[in-house]
Amino acid sequence: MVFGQVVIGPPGSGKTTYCNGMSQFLQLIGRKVAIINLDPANDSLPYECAINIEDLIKLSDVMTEHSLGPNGDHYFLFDFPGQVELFFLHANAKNVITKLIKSLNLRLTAMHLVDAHLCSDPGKYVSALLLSLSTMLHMELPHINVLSKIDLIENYGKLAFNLDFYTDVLDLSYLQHHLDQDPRSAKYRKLTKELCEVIDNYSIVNFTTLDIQDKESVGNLVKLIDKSNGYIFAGIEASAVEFSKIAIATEANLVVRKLHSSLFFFMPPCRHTGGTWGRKKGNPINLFRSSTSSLSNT
Ligand SMILES: Nc1nc2c(ncn2[C@@H]2O[C@H](COP(=O)(O)OP(=O)(O)OP(=O)(O)O)[C@@H](O)[C@H]2O)c(=O)[nH]1
Repeated sequence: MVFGQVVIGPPGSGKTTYCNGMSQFLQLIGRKVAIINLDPANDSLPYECAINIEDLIKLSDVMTEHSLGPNGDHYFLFDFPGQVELFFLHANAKNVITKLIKSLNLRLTAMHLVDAHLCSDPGKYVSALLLSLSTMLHMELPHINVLSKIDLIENYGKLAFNLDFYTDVLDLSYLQHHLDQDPRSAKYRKLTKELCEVIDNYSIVNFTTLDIQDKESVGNLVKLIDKSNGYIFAGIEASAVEFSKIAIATEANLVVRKLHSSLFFFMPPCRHTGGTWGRKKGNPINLFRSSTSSLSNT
């Protein structure tokens, strides 16, 4: 069995950045990651990908050449284009994913990224809910909706409700009330009400939050993904190895050094190290790289 994620979401929601940060994180905890870029418009990739659609060669050829696939025991991250109709309407992307799942015995989770700034406007938030619901129903995969770039949420002004309201998709009638205050939304009142009822009736949409530069945030998300696609069950031994990699050492001081340098996601953010990785914009992955090398140097 091979595990992985299908990373989808509207343009600019952070898919490529997510694949970059997530792959660094997973490699640090000992998983062999292969990123598959399926977005032909991704002209400046921040990550090294195992397979790039731009090369226009068959997936099977690449897998043979690089010994990827089930026997290589890699973890796959599929970076898709941002055309949302591919994931809630058209059958093509789903057909490709289904074929890959069958032929490679994949266990995939759909990671649906939505920019958190949509919470700052009730109308946009309703659209994000509808998009998420339609995508969940269409994709038929284990699915996690993510409010990405949560670190920027405060830049868009005070939210009308607590963040929990948006992540847990609480009583949408409050949202309608809020929309009613805006004269521009008045003529859509009935439509909004009906749409909110559809979302309420399904009751399957919720969100988790992500700041791709925050190691704790990424670590929590990995735990959710591992539960959703069964990695934790198939990989119990592997997980034990992943965790023990960080803890096992013959000398006590080595253990302490390794813990400080790499065991970040079990611990609350540490004040003197800042508790985040790669805070510097444009360089979100280097801290993982340096952590890995500090591990191997010890
Ligand atoms: N502050 C912050 N910025 C982020 C985060 N994730 C992504 N970004 C920024 O958002 C912008 C868009 O990110 P991309 O990863 O290119 O988004 P994408 O979904 O792959 O975009 P398309 O390929 O156009 O669909 C970039 O400038 C990223 O640096 C985040 O968690 N926090």
